Amino acid sequence: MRRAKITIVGAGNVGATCAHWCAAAELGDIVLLDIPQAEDMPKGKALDLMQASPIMGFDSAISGTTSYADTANSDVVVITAGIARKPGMSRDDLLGTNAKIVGSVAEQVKQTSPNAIIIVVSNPLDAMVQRVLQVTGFPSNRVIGQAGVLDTARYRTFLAMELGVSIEDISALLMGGHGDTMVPMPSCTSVGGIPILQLLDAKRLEEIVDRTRKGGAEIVGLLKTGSAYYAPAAATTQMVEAIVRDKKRLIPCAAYCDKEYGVGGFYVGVPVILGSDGVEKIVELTLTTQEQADFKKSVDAVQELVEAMGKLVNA
Ligand SMILES: NC(=O)c1ccc[n+]([C@@H]2O[C@H](COP(=O)([O-])OP(=O)(O)OC[C@H]3O[C@@H](n4cnc5c(N)ncnc54)[C@H](O)[C@@H]3O)[C@@H](O)[C@H]2O)c1
Ligand SMILES: O=C(O)C[C@H](O)C(=O)O
Repeated sequence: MRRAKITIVGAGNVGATCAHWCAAAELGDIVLLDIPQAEDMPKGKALDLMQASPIMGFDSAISGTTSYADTANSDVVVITAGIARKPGMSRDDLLGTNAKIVGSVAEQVKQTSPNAIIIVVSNPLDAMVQRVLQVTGFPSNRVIGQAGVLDTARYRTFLAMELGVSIEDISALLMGGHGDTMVPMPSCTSVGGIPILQLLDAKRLEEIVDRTRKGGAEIVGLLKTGSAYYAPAAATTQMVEAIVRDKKRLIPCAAYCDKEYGVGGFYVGVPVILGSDGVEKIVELTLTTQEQADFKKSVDAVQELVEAMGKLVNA
């Protein structure tokens, strides 16, 4: 079987770590791309990672480049290019800079890998993935954002820590945008099949949800020089795996919703089936009145951000 070709644009913390996880899982051959000003850095990281392969026992060819020609005809392209926030900043503060970077990356990907499935990671996520859709004109099933796998993983981690149980037994879902308005779904949270509210009171659950909402900022505050990358890269790798191995995973992703959930043409975190065609299905749940109200608030925040981006890119 032919190995998948996976390009990762942005060979910084998230990009290089994603290359690491993808190689370790033998998901395909990997091309790490960064800007010309980065000079030989992507080549250096790729060679270093390649030299881990005899020890770790993976067969993946990993190369680094600053030229899109080397990425031609990729099956999957992960976009991590852009700046990360520092303490005191919100993700939305990255909008102006990253909209330009991500727009130019999308233009190049459109030319060189017209059949690729694109996973966008750069922030502010929900606006950046919309930008990639606008610039590439790819069908929306092939332009997806990574946020929900990470946010749900944080939520599951905090629940496992709280309850002193294995992470393997925690099943959960968060929806909405990748920000303070993300929507927890207690009805979709269970531990070993037991509904979460039988194990934890509503007040404590709300505190855990609140920590999850601020999970990115918590890491920024600890690192001080940038933002999280191990868990974000692992989350992205799970999406790459779902696509290249046609796993049909049912996981939360930022997907383009029009009529779905009444969103009206924006990217927002929803449960999807992810396989070799990208988003193969958006799974529509019946939301409670409260969940509906919270979801609408989240969609409104995404819409505001996308409108602000429209003004910036057309200025
Ligand atoms: N969606 C999520 O869950 C999530 C999680 C973590 C980080 N992020 C976002 O991912 C982005 C990257 O984070 P990071 O920690 O890897 O940052 P980083 O600074 O370590 O790496 C970013 C890399 O992008 C490169 N780059 C900049 N412009 C480029 C261009 N035009 N083409 C190619 N490469 C370019 C930089 O040279 C740098 O190497 C940030 O915007 C961050 O906010 C999102
Ligand atoms: O918080 C950030 O700025 C990075 C990322 O979106 C995260 O949630 O870790």
